[in-house]
Amino acid sequence: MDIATTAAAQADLPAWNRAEFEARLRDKGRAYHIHHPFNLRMNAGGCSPDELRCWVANRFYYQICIPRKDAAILANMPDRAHRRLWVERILDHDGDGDQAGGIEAWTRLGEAVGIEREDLWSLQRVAPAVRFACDSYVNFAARAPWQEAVCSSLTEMFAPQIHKDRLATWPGHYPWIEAAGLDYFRSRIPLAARDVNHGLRVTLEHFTTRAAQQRALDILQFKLDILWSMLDAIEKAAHE
Ligand SMILES: O=C(O)c1cc(C(=O)O)c2c(n1)C(=O)C(=O)c1cc(C(=O)O)[nH]c1-2
Repeated sequence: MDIATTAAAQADLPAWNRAEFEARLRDKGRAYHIHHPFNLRMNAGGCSPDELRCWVANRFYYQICIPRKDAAILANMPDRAHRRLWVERILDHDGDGDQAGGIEAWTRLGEAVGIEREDLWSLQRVAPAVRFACDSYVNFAARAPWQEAVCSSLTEMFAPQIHKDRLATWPGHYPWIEAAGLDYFRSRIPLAARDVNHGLRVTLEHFTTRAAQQRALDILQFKLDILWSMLDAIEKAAHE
């Protein structure tokens, strides 16, 4: 069946109810990068210090792109109530007042694995494919209708588990990493849950026909593919 035929066929089907639609979104977790071979090896203690440094330095580019993509979404949000919630995401990463923020916490993680701040911030260790993947997320967020961009953030539904896995496994496997370096992961667990509350509410309210719900699932898959291809690129870069 071609795409037009598939869309037409879907348009005839009844919309899923909210619980069914949410279950289908959550089922996408099966394609989360938590299952990527590099992530599995990292949490099983199979990465060398250089491989961990490669992951941290490349993921830094994702970290600095997140508040830029959130600012792009904010600019497209016509509703003040949504903006008041969304702006928190930018402050979480950039910091606010006494809160140093996620980018700073990631910089500490970098130092804990042996990457100097200037080295990390220079972005010289970032692989081209990681840049392309992260840039495509920022570009999508800037150009898509804001509800679609919100939907693309829903991979955060699956993020608390990946952070918990690192907190549970890294201290045993990588005792040379100073414990405070892992604070970023700890900090994200409650913040991701808060983000998902809002993101899921927007998505469940906006995508109400079967065709629209299928579009939401496709958007979530696009974001899952970004995260997966980042790890593909990191895995390759770690061996060069
Ligand atoms: O460590 C991870 O595997 C991971 C994944 C994701 C994600 O699922 O996009 C995020 C984060 N971490 C994260 O720390 C974070 O702040 C974050 C924000 C977003 C987003 O799409 O707005 N994803 C993620």
